[in-house]
Amino acid sequence: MAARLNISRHNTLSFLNTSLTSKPFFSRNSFILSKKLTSSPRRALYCTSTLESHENNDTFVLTTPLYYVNAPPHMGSAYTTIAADSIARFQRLLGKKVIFITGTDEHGEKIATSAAANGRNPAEHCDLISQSYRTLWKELDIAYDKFVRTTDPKHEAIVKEFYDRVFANGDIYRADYEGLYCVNCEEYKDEKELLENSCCPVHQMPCVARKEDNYFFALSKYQKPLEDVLSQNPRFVQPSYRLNEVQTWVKSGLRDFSISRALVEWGIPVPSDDKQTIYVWFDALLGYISALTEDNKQQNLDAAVSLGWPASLHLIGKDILRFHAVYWPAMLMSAGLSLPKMVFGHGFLTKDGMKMGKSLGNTLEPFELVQKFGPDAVRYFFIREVEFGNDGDYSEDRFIKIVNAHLANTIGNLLNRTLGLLKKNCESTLVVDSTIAAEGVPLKDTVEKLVEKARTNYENLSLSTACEAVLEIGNAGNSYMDQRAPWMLFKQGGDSAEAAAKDLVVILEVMRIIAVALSPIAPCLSLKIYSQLGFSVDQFNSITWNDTKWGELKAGQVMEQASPVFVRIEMDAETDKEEKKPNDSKKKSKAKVKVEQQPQTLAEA
Ligand SMILES: Nc1ncnc2c1ncn2[C@@H]1O[C@H](COP(=O)(O)OP(=O)(O)OP(=O)(O)O)[C@@H](O)[C@H]1O
Ligand SMILES: [Zn+2]
Repeated sequence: MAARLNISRHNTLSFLNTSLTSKPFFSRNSFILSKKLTSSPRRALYCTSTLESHENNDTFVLTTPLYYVNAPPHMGSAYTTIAADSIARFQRLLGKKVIFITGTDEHGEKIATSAAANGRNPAEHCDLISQSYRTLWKELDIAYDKFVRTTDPKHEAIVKEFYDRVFANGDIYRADYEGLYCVNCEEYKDEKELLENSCCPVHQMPCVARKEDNYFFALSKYQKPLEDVLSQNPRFVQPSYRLNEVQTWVKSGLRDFSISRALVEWGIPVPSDDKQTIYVWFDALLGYISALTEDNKQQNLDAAVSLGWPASLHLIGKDILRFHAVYWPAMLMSAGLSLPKMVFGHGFLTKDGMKMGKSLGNTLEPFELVQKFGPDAVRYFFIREVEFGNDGDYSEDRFIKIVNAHLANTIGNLLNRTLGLLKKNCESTLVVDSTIAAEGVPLKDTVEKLVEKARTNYENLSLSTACEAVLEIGNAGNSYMDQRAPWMLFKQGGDSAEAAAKDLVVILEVMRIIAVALSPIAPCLSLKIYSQLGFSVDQFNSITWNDTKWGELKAGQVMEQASPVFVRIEMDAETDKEEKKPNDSKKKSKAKVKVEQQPQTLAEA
């Protein structure tokens, strides 16, 4: 079907401002803003500095997408949120004041349809589904600071105020629109981006032809400013290959987009026309700002902005890159607000090569995963296994293999063995300061280098490589244990036994550093390690990245009784056999958690 994409302006409307370039850009702040079209974009306004240059600023504001409540969360929604939480925890370790924003996007056609299909009114439906996101975040140890709902009246007030500003700036006009619409994307599509039979490439469903009389945002006016932002701030969109994508879109020519819907009742009414509602994306993006408002305080745009805007980082999936890297910056410029510093578009968790998503229904159930394997395993696996930015596929076999090898063996077993030897030979007490124990020990330098590698990679959002660096510390600790064989040295007695006691201090200090460096990804596991090393919960809660420095463990510190910090997952042999029966189409999980103490080697026992 040939799609016609056609915008025809209603020129008779009195508010229409067609001479876009000749009028002041924005009346309230015209001195700064009127310069935007005549000179090159001002850095102060368009500043999109890198995460590094933001380091001096002691506030770090990051956001996940506001998830659409057409269905409960799945592993894809959890993936972005886990990554965001890991970044937030890392930034807190650096001593930043972090505002970590997440929430739910609750307006639009798809929500109304989904509520009706479930026999609920939209408000009830939103309450229920929004709550399921909060519950999952709790289960996954997500420590967000703000949870925003776009049906909250304070959000609505801010959307209206923002709309009025953009309108006052002459960037909103009314026109007819005709095109192909994907209800699942809630977006009109260009025919050239669609698959055969006008199918949406993300949702694999045909788009429908629609014609509407809508309000439009004059995106085309921001063509040059956006091109400048992208070329002058190459880290505005990350990873770099996504920047290329965005630059290609922008270069191909920006077209105004409709920001209201005449046919959708479940939305925020257009301020000047209650027969239309504001387009769900125009509304939802503003959740990043309305989230900053404080209850019981004056709630307007300027007040919200003063509490933390611009965001340091929008973490999103690549499916919604265009909204965040093209529409959103243009909307912000129109309203005279600063741009976020970085938009990072990560890849998809896929199933059979297709994006896992609510609309396709091919999702992986995160509640089930977390109940079975615990939050640390789930968080660790997805961060470690999927290179941040690229797509990644899930398989249970791989999941079990990775978390067992890394968390149970490399980390858990090393701690367990060392504490076992310390109990047997030193009454669970450290005989010497860790700084003294490490004199002349090259492992200390290795650990310091790996800690630095982890830090740089966390900072650059290379989360998988940061995990890898922490694991390398664990591997180095294991090699040290094997080379030194302290259990043999204890048997020899005298100076050898003394050296062995020092070796255990060295390894436990390594474990402590691992706990700090891994705490953004596996906070619960890190706390368990810290506790077994004889620290209190309060002490753990006040750690900073500085605590990755060698030397915190002191002589006389008494260790706790060893118990597995990560319980090995075993394949259930019976279920495994069942699994292999032909015609057994209902695949069940084969894994069970085996609660057993990690074995020491015979020689150590
Ligand atoms: N398969 C996935 N892999 C990685 N992230 C995902 C995945 N699915 C969703 N997300 C995250 O959720 C965001 C989209 O949120 P949304 O609530 O629209 O979920 P969705 O499942 O993609 O919905 P739908 O299938 O209806 O398009 C993405 O930008 C990304 O942050
Ligand atoms: Zn779609």
